[in-house]
Amino acid sequence: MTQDEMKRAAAAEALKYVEDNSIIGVGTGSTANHFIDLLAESRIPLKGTVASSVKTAERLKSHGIKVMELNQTGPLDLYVDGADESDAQLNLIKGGGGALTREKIVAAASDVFVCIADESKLVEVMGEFPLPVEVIPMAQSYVAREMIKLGGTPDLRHGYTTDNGNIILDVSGLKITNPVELESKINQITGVVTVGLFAARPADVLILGTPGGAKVVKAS
Ligand SMILES: O=C(CO)[C@H](O)[C@H](O)COP(=O)(O)O
Repeated sequence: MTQDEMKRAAAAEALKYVEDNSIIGVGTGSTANHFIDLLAESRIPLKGTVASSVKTAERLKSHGIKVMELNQTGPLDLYVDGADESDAQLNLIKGGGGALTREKIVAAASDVFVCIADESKLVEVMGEFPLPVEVIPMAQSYVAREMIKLGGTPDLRHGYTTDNGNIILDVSGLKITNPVELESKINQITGVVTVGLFAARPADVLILGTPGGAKVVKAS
C-alpha cells in the first residue's frame, strides 16, 4: 500500500464517526481531502460542515456539500483532520498545510476530534517535523528570537501567507517532551497567533492507515 492509500484507508474509517444530520468540522491537507471525497461519495445526510481553510471550503462546495460559518453553528459534533505528527497521548503537531489557526479553532469547538493519518505520523517524541507557528508579520524577528531561546531554529515559510493574512515560522530542532507546557509557553509570546501544537486539546481518536488497513489508536 502506498502512503496515499494508507491516508485514504484512515479517511474511510473516519466515516464511521459521522452521524446522520450532524454538523462536522473538516480539516485541511491531503488526508482531509480523501475524507471530503469519501464523505461526498457516502451520501451521509448532513446539516452542514465547517471548513478549516479556504481550500477545504472550496473542495467541500465542489462536491455540493453545505459549508457553514462557525459563528452560525454552535458546538460541532465531530472534527476530522490530519496531522503532521502524533505521540501516543494523541498530542499533535499540525500546520504543515498552514491552516493551524482555523484548525485549532474548529477542533476546540468540536465535541469529538478524530485525527486521520498514515502510520508514519505516529512518533515517540514529537519535533522531527518542524513546528509551525503562525505569527503577525511585524513580530517575525521578535518571535524568531524567542524561538531560538526555546532551543529551536525558526525558518520563515517563504512566499506563504495564511488565510488570516499572517506568516508562518517553521521551528526545527525542538524535542517536544512536554507538549502541554511548550504549547502554553509559545502561546504566551506576543505576536504569536497560534502554535501548531495540539496538546491542550489533543485528538480523541487517532485512525492510522497501515499496510494492513485502518487501525484505531486511543490515548495511552
Ligand atoms: O495540519 C495540517 C494542515 O495545516 C494537515 O493536517 C497536516 O499538514 C497533514 O497533512 P497531510 O494530510 O497532507 O499529510
